[in-house]
Amino acid sequence: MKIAIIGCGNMGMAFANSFIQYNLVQKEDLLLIEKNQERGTVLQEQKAGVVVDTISAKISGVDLVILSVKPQDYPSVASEVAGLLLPNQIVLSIMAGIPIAKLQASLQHDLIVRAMPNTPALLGMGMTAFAAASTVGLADVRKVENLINSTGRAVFLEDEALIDAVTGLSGSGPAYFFYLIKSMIDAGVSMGFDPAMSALLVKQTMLGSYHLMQTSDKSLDELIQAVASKGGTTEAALKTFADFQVGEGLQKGIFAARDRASELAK
Ligand SMILES: NC(=O)C1=CN([C@@H]2O[C@H](COP(=O)(O)OP(=O)(O)OC[C@H]3O[C@@H](n4cnc5c(N)ncnc54)[C@H](OP(=O)(O)O)[C@@H]3O)[C@@H](O)[C@H]2O)C=CC1
Ligand SMILES: O=C(O)[C@@H]1CCC=N1
Repeated sequence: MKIAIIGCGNMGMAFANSFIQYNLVQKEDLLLIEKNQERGTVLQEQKAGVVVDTISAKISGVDLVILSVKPQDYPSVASEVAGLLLPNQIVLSIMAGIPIAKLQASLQHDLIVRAMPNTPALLGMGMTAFAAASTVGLADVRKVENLINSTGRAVFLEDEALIDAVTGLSGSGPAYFFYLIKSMIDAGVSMGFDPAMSALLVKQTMLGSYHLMQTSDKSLDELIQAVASKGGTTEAALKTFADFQVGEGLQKGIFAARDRASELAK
């Protein structure tokens, strides 16, 4: 398979590296189009693929074109890509917000798949949801799914409208997790631990809790109850979280991310 990636930043390269790692593409068949000179030089030094700095007719020779620039950069990319695509090429967009219909119109191209991954894809532990234009055949959907599976787990969505919600939940989700961990570490430092000790206490707690959650028969509410002794310390924390509406605040943040994805489509 031959693949071109337009925009080789965090996510573009997370995808590229996974494809290479699983031998889904050979480096000589991987066209990396990166406008940023500094980044392009690094990719060249790493021999990450065939690195170029401009979109050219070379993309007409690949099976799949991945769009991984920021949504704000897409209009200029679209004007350069439109006209270069052949009808049987697949375009996979991982850009937040931009719907399939808009991609089809701006690229004058039918075969579009839209996906929303997240940064653990860098480790092959990503979570991606994707949807496809009705014109994309099952064989092509499977091809894309096999590629995404090299970056972690993939789920196919019949309803493309849910991709913005995926963006708010799992696309941006790693940042919420890191935010939570950072807040806990900061609390430890405020209570007198040095940052390294606080980080150890928090990170090991989160790691152990994740595995407990995944292996336990208990529901999340039951797992919370198992920590919160009646009249004890956890109860005091949970009451404070409720008073400050921490859960509601988190949910409002997720809805804001979803809504921002819809705005990026405009
Ligand atoms: N980061 C994340 O967690 C996730 C991101 N996404 C989506 O992935 C996309 C990329 O995000 P991310 O990897 O974080 O962004 P990055 O900024 O790391 O990567 C985008 C790269 O594309 C380059 N670029 C801009 N215009 C062009 C062009 N015309 N031709 C070639 N390269 C170009 C940028 O250069 P320069 O920096 O100079 O502008 C940059 O190096 C976004 O659309 C985002 O919505 C989806 C899921 C998760
Ligand atoms: O913040 C963003 O816009 C992108 C999309 C999901 C994660 N990062």
